[in-house]
Amino acid sequence: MTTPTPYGNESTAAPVEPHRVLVLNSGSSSVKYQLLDMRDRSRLASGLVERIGEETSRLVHTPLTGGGGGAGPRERTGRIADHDAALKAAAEELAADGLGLDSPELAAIGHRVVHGGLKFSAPTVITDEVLKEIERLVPVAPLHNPANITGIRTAQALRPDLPQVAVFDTAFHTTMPESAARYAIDVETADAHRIRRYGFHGTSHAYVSRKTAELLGKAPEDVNVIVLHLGNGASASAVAGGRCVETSMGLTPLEGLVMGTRSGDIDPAVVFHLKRVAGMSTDEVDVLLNKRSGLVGLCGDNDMREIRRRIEEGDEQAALAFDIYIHRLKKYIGAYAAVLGRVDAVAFTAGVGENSAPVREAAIAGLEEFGLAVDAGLNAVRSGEPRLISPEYARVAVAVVPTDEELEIADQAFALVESLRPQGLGQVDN
Ligand SMILES: Nc1ncnc2c1ncn2[C@@H]1O[C@H](COP(=O)(O)OP(=O)(O)O)[C@@H](O)[C@H]1O
Ligand SMILES: CC(=O)OP(=O)(O)O
Ligand SMILES: [Mg+2]
Repeated sequence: MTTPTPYGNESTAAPVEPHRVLVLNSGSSSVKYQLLDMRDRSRLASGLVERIGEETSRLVHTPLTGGGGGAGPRERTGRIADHDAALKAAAEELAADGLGLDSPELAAIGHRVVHGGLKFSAPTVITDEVLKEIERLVPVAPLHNPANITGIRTAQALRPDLPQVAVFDTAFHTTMPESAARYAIDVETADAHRIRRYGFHGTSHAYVSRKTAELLGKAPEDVNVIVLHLGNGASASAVAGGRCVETSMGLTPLEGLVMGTRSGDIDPAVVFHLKRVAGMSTDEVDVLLNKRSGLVGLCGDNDMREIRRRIEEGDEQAALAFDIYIHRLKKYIGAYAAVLGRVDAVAFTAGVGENSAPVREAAIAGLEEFGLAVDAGLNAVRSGEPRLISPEYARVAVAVVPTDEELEIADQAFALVESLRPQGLGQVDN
């Protein structure tokens, strides 16, 4: 006969090592979150809080393999005032599935941090010092870093005992050579103000370039890839043998491709002109270029589905916006082919890159001389798996490779806390 303990049968069971990671991706007006079980890298739950700060905020929480798995998404609508409230609402949803943040199974919280400057080239446990550095970088990532900071502070308040890990968008790009990272401006001024090209979406570029090598059946060291991350924010990168050598975003996520609401490249003299001649303030120019430009500025819509629908109906403004978007993309593909010398693959990823066959077709059209082509049948296939869309004869592979920033952040955060565990981490001073 066994004697019951106050803890039921738990005294005989081996203690469960913490194995879950919560990933937070806080954007300017949204929070995406995922809870993962790192024993098999499965997703236990995911969610999205959008339109934070508006009357019409919406939280969609989806329980997956564990907890309330299979029950389907749950939705809450109504004002969620700020990122702090958003994260607390997400924590309540997780708790309702038996996946609360108070669980001893939670090993870490991984945070996407957009701007890490030059200091952070690897995932980092967040200390007061680290948080100060992220705060110092707010002026160069005004849409993103403040939200990341709120996410970190709220998560720290919910679980002060847990390692909070920052995974930086800029980290993957720290390998760029100076010739690509420096602007051709006065060196002293640039150095005094740390003005250089940092690049963003690095977690996605790293993940997708690796997955592309895998799709080709090669080691990352052996392939040169151009990655086109086309979401609301969009960027291209040139990855040579697994290392980033060039990317289209710069000091801030404004440079480069045409985006949903951002202009991408313009002559910097446009800014002087808008101030001197159009009488706009610096803040007004900032809002114009970051929020009222790109596709939305060109045609009033930033969703590529809507733009394609309008084009089908003969809308010329939408057609021109599409052409400008594609023209810029093509210029970058050509430029990065020149930077790399040899291109093994071009990989499309993120919301537009993964879903818009017309964008992929138009971006590659006319590039046959570069060894690039798209097979219409393969391009039309809809799938969540990495896949080739180039015909067999093409010298360069063209691929659709779904990104997974959350999985990459979870992997990096978990690897870091695991590596620190033997040294007794698990309690972090904040
Ligand atoms: N089925 C689709 N067809 C074309 N474009 C799509 C489709 N689904 C999503 N998109 C595009 O993807 C964008 C969002 O991409 P995503 O990578 O989720 O962006 P972000 O992470 O920056 O919010 C949408 O604004 C829309 O333009
Ligand atoms: C850095 C950046 O542009 O991020 P997002 O695409 O999430 O806005
Ligand atoms: Mg994104």
